[in-house]
Amino acid sequence: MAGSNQGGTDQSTLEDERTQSQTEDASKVTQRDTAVDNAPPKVSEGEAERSTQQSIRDMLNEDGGGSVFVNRDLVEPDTIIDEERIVGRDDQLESVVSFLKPTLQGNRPPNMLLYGPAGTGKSLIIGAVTQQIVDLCKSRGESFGVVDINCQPINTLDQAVYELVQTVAKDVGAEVGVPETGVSTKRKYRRLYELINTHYDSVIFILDEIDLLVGRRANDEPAYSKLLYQLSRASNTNEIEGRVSVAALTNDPKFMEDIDGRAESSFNPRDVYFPDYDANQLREILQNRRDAFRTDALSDDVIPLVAAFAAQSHGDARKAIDLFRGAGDLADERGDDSVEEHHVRESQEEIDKDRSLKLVEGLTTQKKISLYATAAIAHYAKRSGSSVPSPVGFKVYQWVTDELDADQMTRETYVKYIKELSTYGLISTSRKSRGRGGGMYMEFTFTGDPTGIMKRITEDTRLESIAEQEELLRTVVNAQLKDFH
Ligand SMILES: Nc1ncnc2c1ncn2[C@@H]1O[C@H](COP(=O)(O)OP(=O)(O)OP(=O)(O)O)[C@@H](O)[C@H]1O
Repeated sequence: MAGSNQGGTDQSTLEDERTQSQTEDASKVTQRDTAVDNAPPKVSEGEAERSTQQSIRDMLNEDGGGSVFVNRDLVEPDTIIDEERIVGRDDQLESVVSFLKPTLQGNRPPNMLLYGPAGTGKSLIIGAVTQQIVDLCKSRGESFGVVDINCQPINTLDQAVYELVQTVAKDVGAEVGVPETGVSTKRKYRRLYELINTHYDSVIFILDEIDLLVGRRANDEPAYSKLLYQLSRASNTNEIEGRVSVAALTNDPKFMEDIDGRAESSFNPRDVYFPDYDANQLREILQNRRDAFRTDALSDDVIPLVAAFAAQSHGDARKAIDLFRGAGDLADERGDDSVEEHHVRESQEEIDKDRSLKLVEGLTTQKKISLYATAAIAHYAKRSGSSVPSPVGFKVYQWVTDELDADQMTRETYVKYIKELSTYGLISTSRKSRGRGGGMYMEFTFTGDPTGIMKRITEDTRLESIAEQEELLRTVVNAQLKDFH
């Protein structure tokens, strides 16, 4: 940052000054040295403390005073914003309000499925409405529990139930009361219901990214199906005494097609669709948060450019806000007074580079193994950058799971996982024919560099041992490819 050494704290500057003052004539002594020489021999403790405080304040002002932000929180992804800042979601807001209103009238609200692409306000809207209900209930002396979990990092039903217990325990300030492992899922459910019955009059479960709670075993009913079944019937079975509603959030428009019939009929949700935003709506969302920045710190073309970039990537408001903040951070890092178009462009380049690797980190172990096997084929194939036929991908996936002694999914699940990654732009997929009578298969092509992806996956301690098998893996890949072609 420009001028960050102006406080004279730089060691070499101090030493230079000292040498200078020693060699110079007394009459030329700098004012600063004079002040030091004339300082009283003893400083009281209180004075010393005050002067330390002052110099800390000076340093803080020096570093923070030049920021382009005045309220950076407003452009943080998890900040819950005021209702006035919400743009273009009137219909969804109205639907969610009308579905949840019965809670306030002592009736049971319906379950809900909020679906639409990433960053279209699903969490925002359900969060804003439930927060209002919590406040209203509190003012009437009732307790409305909002139990909100993200299913993406959770692998099994058991872990999901434990996460729910932990979330409630934290919210009400109680002991978790069950160990994470070594007890049955049933016991965890019991503890969950016990906590809810003790502390809440009514409750809503918000299950974000529900479609990613698949579970470990390919042939089992998916974990999300079992969880939805259990939670949505918990009030019918009197396991939860108060009113219960379940809101499932997903990016997958076909989610309900994969759900088990029993779960479907007990969950039976009201749908709320969240379409992606166009550039105008994104611009308005950003305008409504421009007070995150100093009034004179945003050049006019910044908001339209950020909105245009985000509109290209499926109209995702989270991406727009991240880029807005990133451009401001870059201006700050460089000590620039204002955010300009070039900060936005450079920031977008960084985000593009980072995006796929960050995504990889958050995947479940099975998805990482599937992706690793697929990336290894693109990486080790004799012609680098080759496409990966799904039958070969599955064979290599099986080899990797054997090496790691991990569970093995079916070929359908493997293909499903890889196709899912294509929705994030990591991989592109196409259907191929093997010629007359040969059937169809999927072909996967990496949009970026598969090597970086492999490296990031083996940073996961559960998978790091596979990196030691490089030569063997190369041989397996090429043998499988040869077999296939
Ligand atoms: N209509 C809107 N007005 C203002 N801000 C919005 C709007 N929609 C989304 N945002 C902001 O964009 C970010 C992402 O929104 P949110 O988390 O609600 O998306 P989502 O649909 O739940 O995404 P995902 O499917 O990835 O979980 C949040 O910071 C949110 O405040």
